[in-house]
Amino acid sequence: MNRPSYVKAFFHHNKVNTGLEIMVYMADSVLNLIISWFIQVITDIMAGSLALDFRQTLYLYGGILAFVLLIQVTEYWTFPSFIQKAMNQYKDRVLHDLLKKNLASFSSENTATYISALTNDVVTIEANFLKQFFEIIRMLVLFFGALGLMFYYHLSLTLIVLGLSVVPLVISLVTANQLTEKERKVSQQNESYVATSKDILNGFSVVKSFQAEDQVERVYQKQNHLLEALKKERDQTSIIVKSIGNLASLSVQMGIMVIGVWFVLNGVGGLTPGKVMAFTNLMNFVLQPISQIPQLLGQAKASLGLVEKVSNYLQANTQDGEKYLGNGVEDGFEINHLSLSYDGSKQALLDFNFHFDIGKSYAIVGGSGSGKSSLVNCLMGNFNDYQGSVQLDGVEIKELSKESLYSYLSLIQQTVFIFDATIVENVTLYKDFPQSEIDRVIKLSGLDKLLAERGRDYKCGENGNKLSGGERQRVAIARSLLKDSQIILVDEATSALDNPTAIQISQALLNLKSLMRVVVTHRLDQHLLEQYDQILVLKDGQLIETGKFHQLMAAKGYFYSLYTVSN
Ligand SMILES: Nc1ncnc2c1ncn2[C@@H]1O[C@H](COP(=O)(O)OP(=O)(O)OP(=O)(O)O)[C@@H](O)[C@H]1O
Repeated sequence: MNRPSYVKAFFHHNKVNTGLEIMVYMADSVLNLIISWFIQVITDIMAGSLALDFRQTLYLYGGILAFVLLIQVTEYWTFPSFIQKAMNQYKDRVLHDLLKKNLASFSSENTATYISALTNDVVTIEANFLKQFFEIIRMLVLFFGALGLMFYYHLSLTLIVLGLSVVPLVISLVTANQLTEKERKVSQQNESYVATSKDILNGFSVVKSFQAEDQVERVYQKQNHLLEALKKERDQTSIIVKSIGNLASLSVQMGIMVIGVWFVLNGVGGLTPGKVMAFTNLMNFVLQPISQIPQLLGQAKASLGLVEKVSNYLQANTQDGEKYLGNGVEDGFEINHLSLSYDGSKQALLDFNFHFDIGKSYAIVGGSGSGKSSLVNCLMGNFNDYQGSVQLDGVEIKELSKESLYSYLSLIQQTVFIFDATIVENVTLYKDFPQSEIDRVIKLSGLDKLLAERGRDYKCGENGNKLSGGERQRVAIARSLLKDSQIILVDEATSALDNPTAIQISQALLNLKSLMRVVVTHRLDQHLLEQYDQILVLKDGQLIETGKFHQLMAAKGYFYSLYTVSN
């Protein structure tokens, strides 16, 4: 997947609209040339150099108006359809590829880039690339057509025009690059602005509870003011570029009029007043593209840069394994000499060896920063650059396709995303399942009481704000059960819950006897810990003790001290 294929997304299945739109713009160019010719005819009739009666002139007038109407009707049908299809296809493609990214690479990236790509950047792309694409074609046709007619009217005057056009061309080339650079800076700053706005909205409760409104306002203002300052600079540059271009074009145009008058008065080269008028008009079509095409190309290039930026982000970290497991996991995870470091110096995991069996329950305990989450992330297949080996049923996890891996695994974390939909829709995530299956998982996860109490149509609120933390966790458990995962990984899912609810949730997980459950826990509750098949004790990334609760307590080692301190 690379930049050209994203650009193709605008035009794919959009060829008829593209073709028709190109024809509309070309016809529009021809229309402009016809009008120049019409000016010549009318002026020469008035000056007595052309013999055409009034009726013939009226026919000409009617014919031109009909042509205008045809162009406008065709544009009404094609242009909005072209834009609609192009934008739909491009945005759909970006989101489709975004959803193909694996969890780890997405988590390591800045989501503001994608928000910006799907909101602000697409507006710029639509205005500066898609719309200008046809405009550039129109100008090119106009340029060559006008030049042809000018040569036809008067060779030497045309050569003088071309000579003088060098001035606006050079100015335009020099200034267009500056504009591209300013546009790039605006887009970059917009990304930071979106990131800041997003953080403020996400962290609203923290800001309020720490009374940090003033500080946050300052951070926001800094980003916002910088963005607006850069936009102002860009707009000013754009006006300077336009003004210089216009001034250069105007002086050339008026100069040519004066020369034209001299040619007519002195009878040079058979120039008529009509031809001078037409010539002056045609000159616009030569000078305008010269001063504007470099700018339009610059803007289009800057927009393609935005397409390239998102395509680079989408391509980053997308490597996926190619192996698939057969029908389900039969054995479990075999971990040998696993070491992992995020920064190349400190080890998050060090020489970790263990076997996780299917159908068994494991508690992972250890102090803060001991490597518990890193271990769960390894089991989720979120790293490719670990040392040693992590195999699921004999297949190295980084060689396993994520699609295959995720079909056996479910991860339950502290934050559970809940849609503003019914409880059942949140459990099924809008997929179809037999009612008996849904009823079974609702009961197993302990959601049946809630459902009976609130009803089937009860909406959970934005981000599940009408459910308690424990209820949200139960939804997550029900989802995993419905997915029929054989392995459930739980990372600190209950740490934000009150004690009785946390114990209920942990118990609900322990009751799922046929699944492999790997539960990271800070809560050292004897009644729960006694039920795990194995407890793994981590310290500084190393697995220092394993065993059942009573064995670890009897050993009076690190676990014993962790347990006694916490109780
Ligand atoms: N994305 C990251 N980049 C750099 N270092 C990281 C990253 N994630 C974790 N670490 C470091 O790796 C070590 C292990 O972290 P990990 O999150 O696995 O510990 P943990 O036992 O889950 O901690 P806690 O109980 O506090 O959540 C820590 O020293 C941590 O600072």
